[in-house]
Amino acid sequence: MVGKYTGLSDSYLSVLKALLHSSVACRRKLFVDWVPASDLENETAKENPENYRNSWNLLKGADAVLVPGGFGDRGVEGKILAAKYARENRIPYLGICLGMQIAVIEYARSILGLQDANSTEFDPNTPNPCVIFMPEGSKTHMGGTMRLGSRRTYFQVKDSKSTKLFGNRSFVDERHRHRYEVNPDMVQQFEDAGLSFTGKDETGHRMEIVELPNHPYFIGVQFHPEFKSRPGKPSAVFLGLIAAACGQLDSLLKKGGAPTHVLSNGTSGEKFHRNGTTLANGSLDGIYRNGNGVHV
Ligand SMILES: NC(=O)CC[C@H](N)C(=O)O
Repeated sequence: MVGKYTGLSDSYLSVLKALLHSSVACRRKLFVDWVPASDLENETAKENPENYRNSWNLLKGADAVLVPGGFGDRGVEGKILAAKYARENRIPYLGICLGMQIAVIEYARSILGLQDANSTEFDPNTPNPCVIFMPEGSKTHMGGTMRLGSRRTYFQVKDSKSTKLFGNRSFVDERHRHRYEVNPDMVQQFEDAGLSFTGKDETGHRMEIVELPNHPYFIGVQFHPEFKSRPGKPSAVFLGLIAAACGQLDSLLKKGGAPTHVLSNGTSGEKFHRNGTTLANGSLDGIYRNGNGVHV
């Protein structure tokens, strides 16, 4: 986990829980290494070579890389380096919200050759704004003007990993919390260079899921899938990340993705594993359904 609030794992509690739900589903023990994003930066190499070395060693030892959401520019360059490392070395990568925007900035710099590409959140005057302030937002009224809450994502590419992971549905509703978005004017340029936008909002202009088809697992989502992940019903993209990290992605995709189909009688079509035990009837009722008080 490459983030800003390392050492303060509560900030990423939902993300940790989502990783755990997916690890249980894959019957693997989860180990999370916290990598402070700014420690990956060249500045740290000069100022604190030991932290720099340790952080890069942690990153290089990881089976998967996750860049979670965030605001503000501290550590952004380190997160970009982490995304670059995962892309180039074919390490499973999941970028959430800012983590998705980071992946897009990295692609613009490394593949489109736009060295100074950035989000206008971090460089308002960048000549290559590949992530921009959403037109409907307000810079003077923060808070409620964010794009918040449940919004719909429509899948665009039939055989993409994300589409399959979400069970080949035509759309999914996920939670949002952001002010910036991928610059719609640059989408064609990205697509021509191999980056696939596999999920978009209802207008088709707002990018929700980005994916590298020729990478074992490289997915960025503008939404926050961690908020809808539950024990026994792991988030599709988290499950994909963990499955990719432990060699189970192919079989997961063949099975038709994440076990998210809850039937009207409260049972799922599949059997679920809890602490290594298979629940007899695959039921999602009882503690899982209501245990956290959130209506799914
Ligand atoms: N929650 C997030 O990661 C937000 C990402 C970015 N800072 C934005 O506002 O769009």
